[in-house]
Amino acid sequence: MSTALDSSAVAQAIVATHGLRFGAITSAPPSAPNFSSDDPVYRGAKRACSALGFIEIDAECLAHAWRAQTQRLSGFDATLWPDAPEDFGMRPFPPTARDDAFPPCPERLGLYAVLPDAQWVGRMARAGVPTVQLRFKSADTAAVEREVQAAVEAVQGTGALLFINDHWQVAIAAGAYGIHLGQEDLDELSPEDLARLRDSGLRLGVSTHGYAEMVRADKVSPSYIAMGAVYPTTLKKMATAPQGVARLGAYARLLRGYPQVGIGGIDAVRLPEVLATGVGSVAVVRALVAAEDPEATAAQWMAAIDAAGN
Ligand SMILES: Cc1ncc(COP(=O)(O)OP(=O)(O)O)c(N)n1
Ligand SMILES: Cc1ncsc1CCOP(=O)(O)O
Ligand SMILES: [Mg+2]
Repeated sequence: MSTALDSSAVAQAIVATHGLRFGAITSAPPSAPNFSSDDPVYRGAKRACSALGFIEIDAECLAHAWRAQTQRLSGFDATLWPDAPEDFGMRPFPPTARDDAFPPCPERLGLYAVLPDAQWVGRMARAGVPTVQLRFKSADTAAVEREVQAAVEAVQGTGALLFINDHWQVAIAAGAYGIHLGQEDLDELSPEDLARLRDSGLRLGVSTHGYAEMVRADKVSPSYIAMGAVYPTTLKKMATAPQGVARLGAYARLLRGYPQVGIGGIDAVRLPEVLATGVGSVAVVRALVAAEDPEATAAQWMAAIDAAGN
């Protein structure tokens, strides 16, 4: 079916249908930098997705998904933005049914406080925040071990689920609930490390910043997938532009088999539109640690998340 299509018409149709939503330009550029297939749907979609502002690896990933969707449905439909895991080459959902899946965590992790030290972890856990992360950036092994152990002790009796950022071996030794790793952290894991992580029984959360990274994250069948940065953030130097809520919504539909976390620049004003994407969790740093009254702010955010049904 797709061989009868003209790639320019495909590109125009996708941009005309989705341009406004993604807040990008209204007509497709004449060409995209690289094509890996002659398929006209792939080529048209790659041009369109580039025009819509997706970076090269994500435009490539999406273009293949548009082609796969067109083949699966025996026809091109510009209104159907790809969101079927199989069209992205992902293994069948739900990921939890896979033999190699990391242990599950709640589908809705709710307010997720990402915190600089164990004292903050204890403070937010006692305030009733359901999910907390120790993001302690230090190369001092003894200090990391102390802080992780203190964080594990700080959440005891509170019911908060504690993820440790980066320091996965220390987290396993200390008996944390889970670990959070970014793409670069995954790059550093050998197959043996990954097996050890899996065997530990700890949950694994993985950061993503677009389609290609979501496909890559899905290969390890983590317990949750974080998506960001949704908005600009001063907390971390990001390699990619802020994703915005339109993309977050599209990502959330693709990853509906996973617990999902939105992160990056989320504040009280933006919270409702983030929740409207359907993500089950919002992760924040500054909204809590820079708040005048972090406990009261946490209570307001938890109420807003509950009220939205997320
Ligand atoms: C919930 C959550 N999402 C994303 C991140 C970022 O992780 P990473 O990309 O590894 O960057 P660092 O936090 O290690 O600087 C996170 N920590 N938590
Ligand atoms: C750690 C991290 N990873 C992606 S954005 C971010 C920081 C989020 O901080 P803030 O909520 O203050 O923007
Ligand atoms: Mg990291």
